[in-house]
Amino acid sequence: MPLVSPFRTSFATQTSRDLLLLRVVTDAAEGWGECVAMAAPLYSEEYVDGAADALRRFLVPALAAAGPVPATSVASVLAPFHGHRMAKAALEMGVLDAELRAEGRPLSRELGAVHDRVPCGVSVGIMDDVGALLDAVGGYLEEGYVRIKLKIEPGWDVEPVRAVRERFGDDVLLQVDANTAYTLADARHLARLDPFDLLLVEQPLPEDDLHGHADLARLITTPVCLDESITSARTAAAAIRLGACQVVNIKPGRVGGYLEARRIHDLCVAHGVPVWCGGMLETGLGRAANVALAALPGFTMPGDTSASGRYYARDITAPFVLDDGHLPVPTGPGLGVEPLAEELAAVTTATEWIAV
Ligand SMILES: O=C(O)CCC(=O)C1=CC=C[C@@H](O)[C@@H]1C(=O)O
Repeated sequence: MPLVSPFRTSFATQTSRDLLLLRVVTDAAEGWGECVAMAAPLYSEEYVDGAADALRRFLVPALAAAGPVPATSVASVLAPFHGHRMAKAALEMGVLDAELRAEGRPLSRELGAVHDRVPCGVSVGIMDDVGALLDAVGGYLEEGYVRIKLKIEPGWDVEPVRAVRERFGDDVLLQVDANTAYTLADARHLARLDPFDLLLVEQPLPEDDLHGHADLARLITTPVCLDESITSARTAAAAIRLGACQVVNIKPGRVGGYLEARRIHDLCVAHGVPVWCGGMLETGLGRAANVALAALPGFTMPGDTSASGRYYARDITAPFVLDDGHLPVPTGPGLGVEPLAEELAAVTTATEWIAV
């Protein structure tokens, strides 16, 4: 799916989104899963074709062999296969959606949502110059986004943050995301972000460097948030215990599914750690599920649950549209949204049935 504008991070520039959707057909209903892996293994080790291969060769056959399995058992059936969390998450999401649709229950209620709409932030990519960045941020604030996340990398950090603060003031909720672009040796430089009263700095160091993040958290006053490092409730518990993060970004795909995401939410609530819902440029399918998750009580910070139009001129579902800086939590059974046949057909490049 073409993006409305290029999205540049510290690891890549994306101009389109290569997506893997999973349609789960059971005797009782159909469900949709969206795999958040990217085309290339640059955000994490997973990538779309790898996820498709894992699903086709291992995950779907294992699930089918286990017989009719409730969504709550999908993760344990797939557990013998190491990694591939984004592929597993897509499969669990599809099974969960089918199950909830058959029972007429919305995902939000199943997960424990307490809100009927969620406040929305927006992720702003690295730009060619500060002028372009200020134009982009100004446009998003005008649209109503309640929080701005700036992508940063060495050479594009303190100055863009300073410029945004100077132009738009101290009241704007502002945070930055490095996608692992720094090392602990950059601690003194990262401390230069402290005067700007940021909500957080997200994933400054490599994903396997929990101790480094714990050290960094002692050297800077900006709260440290982890994204890539948090792959499960277990790693979240370790990160919290080590003092490696004061905030957690929960992305269901990254942690193996919405049920594990809820476990991480519960763990963080128990430890007084605020969480917010990350995004992976989802279509309306994944966006619907993310909005349902973001309506849980521990999601006390606005997430990257932006409107469909942030990335796509045409979504494959009815688009999510910002209303007063918020998105509505879908109320229909399962995800509460469905692909529009024509839109889906227009962007489909390949289809494969895995008969079991
Ligand atoms: O709006 C969204 O979906 C979030 C976009 C975003 O910031 C990201 C999506 C995918 C990978 C990364 O580049 C980045 C992130 O780390 O959150």
